[in-house]
Amino acid sequence: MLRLEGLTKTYKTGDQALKDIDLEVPKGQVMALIGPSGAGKSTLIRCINRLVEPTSGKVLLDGTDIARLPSGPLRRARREMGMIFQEYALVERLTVMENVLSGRLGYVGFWRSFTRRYQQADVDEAFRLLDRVGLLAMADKRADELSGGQRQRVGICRALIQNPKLLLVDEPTASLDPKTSRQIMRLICELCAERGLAAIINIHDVALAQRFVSRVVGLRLGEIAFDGAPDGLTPEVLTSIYGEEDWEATIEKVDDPEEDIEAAE
Ligand SMILES: Nc1ncnc2c1ncn2[C@@H]1O[C@H](COP(=O)(O)OP(=O)(O)OP(=O)(O)O)[C@@H](O)[C@H]1O
Repeated sequence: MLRLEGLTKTYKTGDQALKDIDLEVPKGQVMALIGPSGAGKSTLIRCINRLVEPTSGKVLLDGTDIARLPSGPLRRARREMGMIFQEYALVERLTVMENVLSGRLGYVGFWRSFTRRYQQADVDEAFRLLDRVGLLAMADKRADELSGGQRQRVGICRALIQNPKLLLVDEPTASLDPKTSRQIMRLICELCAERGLAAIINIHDVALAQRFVSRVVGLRLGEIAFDGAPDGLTPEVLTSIYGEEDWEATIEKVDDPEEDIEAAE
């Protein structure tokens, strides 16, 4: 579904953020991207939808090389890739419903997008999505009246209403408390499973990644240092990605019985 071939990004400053990355993500797979600050995680996610221009290499989405598309076809290709941001990127003065519907802007013509007139089918789908994430009663509230977890749920609905094949998720829980972080990760993974959606989730919290996804890719200095199942993240592997730290404490968090009770709720 998504294949990166020799993906390289060197910023104008000379920083080599990605070095010859080869990576394949099949349909429906949710993958966590971990690694220390500056490893290249955000750059990798942003090269896929070309918010950052790759220096060289291919970004193949169902065989189409996104890296080579001119602006018109790129705009169409971006519909296939929903993005979820750390800081939610909502329009604060608009309602929850309007924020969700803005995810359809890539589909509507200029005039409809200018006047923000949406088709009834889009409005119906927005209500369905808000219901699914538990925000139906909030549809008419302004975005700035919501909590962080509620904002992220709106961000998730806005990405999903695009009807994408792939979700690019950049630190979805970095601004949230631990319990809300788990709820949001669980929601993203459940929605991907329900819709057969692939996702790449850039995440700092290793324990959270281990808990929810079946594949973890570890980046270090712009290169893949680990690619495998979460239980392969031994203290030695984590040290090879992050450097020396007391990993036992981090890994133990996964087995916290209190969290298991919460997961069963
Ligand atoms: N706009 C930019 N201009 C120049 N260098 C950049 C730019 N953005 C990122 N870099 C550099 O590229 C490298 C990778 O950065 P990137 O933000 O992708 O890492 P990251 O793993 O997402 O880090 P973090 O977890 O802190 O967000 C770093 O050395 C960073 O300084």
